[in-house]
Amino acid sequence: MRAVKGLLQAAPSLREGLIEAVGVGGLRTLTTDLKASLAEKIPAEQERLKKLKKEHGSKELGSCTVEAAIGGMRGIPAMLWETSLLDAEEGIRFRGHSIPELQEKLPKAKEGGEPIPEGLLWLLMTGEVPSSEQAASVTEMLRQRSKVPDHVYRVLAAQHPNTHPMTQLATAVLSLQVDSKFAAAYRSGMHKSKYWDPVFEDSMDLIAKLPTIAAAIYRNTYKGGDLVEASSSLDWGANLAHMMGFTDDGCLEMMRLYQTIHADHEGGNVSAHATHLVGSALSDPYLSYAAGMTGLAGPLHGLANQEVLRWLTDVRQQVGDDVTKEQMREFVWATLKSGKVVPGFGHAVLRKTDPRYTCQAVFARRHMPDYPLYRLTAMLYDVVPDILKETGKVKNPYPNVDAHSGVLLQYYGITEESFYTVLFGVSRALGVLSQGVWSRALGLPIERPKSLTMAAIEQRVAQA
Ligand SMILES: CC(=O)SCCNC(=O)CCNC(=O)[C@H](O)C(C)(C)COP(=O)(O)OP(=O)(O)OC[C@H]1O[C@@H](n2cnc3c(N)ncnc32)[C@H](O)[C@@H]1OP(=O)(O)O
Ligand SMILES: O=C([O-])CC(=O)C(=O)O
Repeated sequence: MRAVKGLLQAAPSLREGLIEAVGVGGLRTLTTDLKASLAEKIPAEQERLKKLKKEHGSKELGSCTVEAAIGGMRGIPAMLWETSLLDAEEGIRFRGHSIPELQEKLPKAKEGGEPIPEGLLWLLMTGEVPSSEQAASVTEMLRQRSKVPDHVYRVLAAQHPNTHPMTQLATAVLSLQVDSKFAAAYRSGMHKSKYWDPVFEDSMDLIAKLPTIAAAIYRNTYKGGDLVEASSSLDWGANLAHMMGFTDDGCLEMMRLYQTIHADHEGGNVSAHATHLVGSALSDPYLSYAAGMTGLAGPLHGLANQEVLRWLTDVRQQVGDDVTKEQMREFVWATLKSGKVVPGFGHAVLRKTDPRYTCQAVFARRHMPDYPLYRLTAMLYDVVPDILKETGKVKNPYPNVDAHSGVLLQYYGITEESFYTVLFGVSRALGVLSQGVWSRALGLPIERPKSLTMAAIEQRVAQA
């Protein structure tokens, strides 16, 4: 009913060609214009939020214990995030859809293949699974915005040769900020009810350019600066692999899947929260996404995929590919005893195996069943959880997304692990920037939780 009302209220220019009767009384958005489809959804969601606040604003969603305040705010439901929701046992759902469901429902580049991330972008933005035509129109829209200005290449070329690829990514994104449409609109006094529009424009411009930027970082850092042009016949995710210099069909499919599953993980993770927090000060999408990327670059978060590969390389160097389970156990214990974490295992919120791990393991079983690194990773699954349980303190002993992504990348020849987090970051843009558009459309305020000193906590506890 809400959708029907929203459609009837849509501006005549948007309404034309927008709807089609589907089955008995059902309506489906037909436009292939992502922005028009989004614009049509915003008024009803604004009303929904207003009603929620008015009718239930004083109700409690949870409490904050001393442990939570000093323990990274774990478990405090204190943030609005529309694009995805995590269940500790089941894992992530993007707008209500699990990863296997997305693999089934989202448009593909070829029959039986993996979803294209453009379809996921449509879903994250609008809440609707797109048709193939709608996803294709996103591909085209991003292609038209994909040209990276020359000064960004100059900024990248001027980096110290040892600059980590994630630092290069954040720097390149910041150098694009000069073109922010939101910053310009704000400066010229735009009414706040319209903010979402230039934020959408900036977000699409940035998402469109990220594969070219990431590929330039890759080619500069590892291939002597020999850049590869985009292909006009490839979609956004596959073009990233292509511009990095990889054309194998399996690699293109892997990249589409990789770019789809890393996109969003609700709002509290470091990269999403950092983007959201900085965006809440009305910093534009370039500034806020760059903040998210500097958080993703931490080894307990997105850099863990690099760390996993380095750790596995150590195992192989010390023990070889024919490592036994006993040798592997010894290696894991040695890691723990030296005061380090086992990368790729554990999670701040999940309490079961990450479905993004499972999805990549299924891909590996299908495409590379005899690959030694895949077999080693599969063995880790048998060995590590029991050891982490034995420590008695690790809340989730199972693997996360980062435990498996390096296997797929190595198999297709992307061997430079210090680049892996950049691939994660490109995908993460889809989620955090989609939410950024909604945050401005919903008029969310500046974020500012209360902090306390130890003395203040002691005082409150004593009074209680
Ligand atoms: C995309 C992502 O960001 S997914 C996560 C990627 N990060 C990694 O894979 C790094 C390895 N994992 C970890 O460090 C942690 O599991 C995190 C950072 C992901 C989550 O941290 P927390 O929420 O604090 O986990 P948890 O509550 O289980 O921690 C309890 C204790 O177990 C330890 N622990 C948790 N996971 C591990 C692990 N994989 N190896 C060794 N110790 C671990 C913690 O360091 C902590 O120790 P401490 O009490 O001595 O400080
Ligand atoms: O949710 C988290 O805390 C970390 C994570 O897996 C992600 O951001 O993808």
